[in-house]
Amino acid sequence: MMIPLPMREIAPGAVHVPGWLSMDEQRHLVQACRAWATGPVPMRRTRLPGGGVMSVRTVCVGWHWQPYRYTRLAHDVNGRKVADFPGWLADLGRRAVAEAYGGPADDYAPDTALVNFYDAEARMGMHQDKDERSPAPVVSLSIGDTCLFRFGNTETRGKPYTDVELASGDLFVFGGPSRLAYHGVPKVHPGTGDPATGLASGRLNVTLRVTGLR
Ligand SMILES: O=C(O)CCC(=O)C(=O)O
Ligand SMILES: [Fe+2]
Repeated sequence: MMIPLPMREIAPGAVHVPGWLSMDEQRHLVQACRAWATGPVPMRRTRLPGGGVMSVRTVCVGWHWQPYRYTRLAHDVNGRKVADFPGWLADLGRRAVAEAYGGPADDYAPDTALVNFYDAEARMGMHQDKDERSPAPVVSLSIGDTCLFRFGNTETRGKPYTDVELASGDLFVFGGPSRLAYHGVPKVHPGTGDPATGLASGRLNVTLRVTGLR
């Protein structure tokens, strides 16, 4: 018997599925992220064009993101080509979209993943994920410390928004009318993750996206 997971529609097209990843899947993702963090392009804090530096540490898979475009080569890090996007991660993305939207997602073909690591002080300001040319949904997977995730509207960085706690194993999918909604991470709650994931501290977030590039 399949026991349905509780899920909540935060906005049209934006769905939170708590506890979606099993502990084994979380462990596997942590291992994969640890390997990607070491190269070919190492995890680093992204420099912003205005001179600032992001507080999260990021490594990309499939396509490299730097503000505000995708490239195959990490020109702003070491010039190398990022790791290939693995088939198992695309499969996971399809399962995620199918689960969140309650229907098949066989045509969902993510080709980039942004892996973000948050220490206790890291934050992410309100922004839109708008450097992709495809309107396909973004799949977000969280592991480790719980965070406060703020999911807003498509017009402004401010209200109205909904505050959601994203815990280890949670899935969040945003697409359709919410694809370009502003969102951010105002706070991480240190010490709330289970070290059994392989992550002793901090928070890992992996977003799968379709760049629409080739
Ligand atoms: O860490 C999160 O939950 C969100 C990450 C995010 O918005 C992004 O990488 O664009
Ligand atoms: Fe984002």
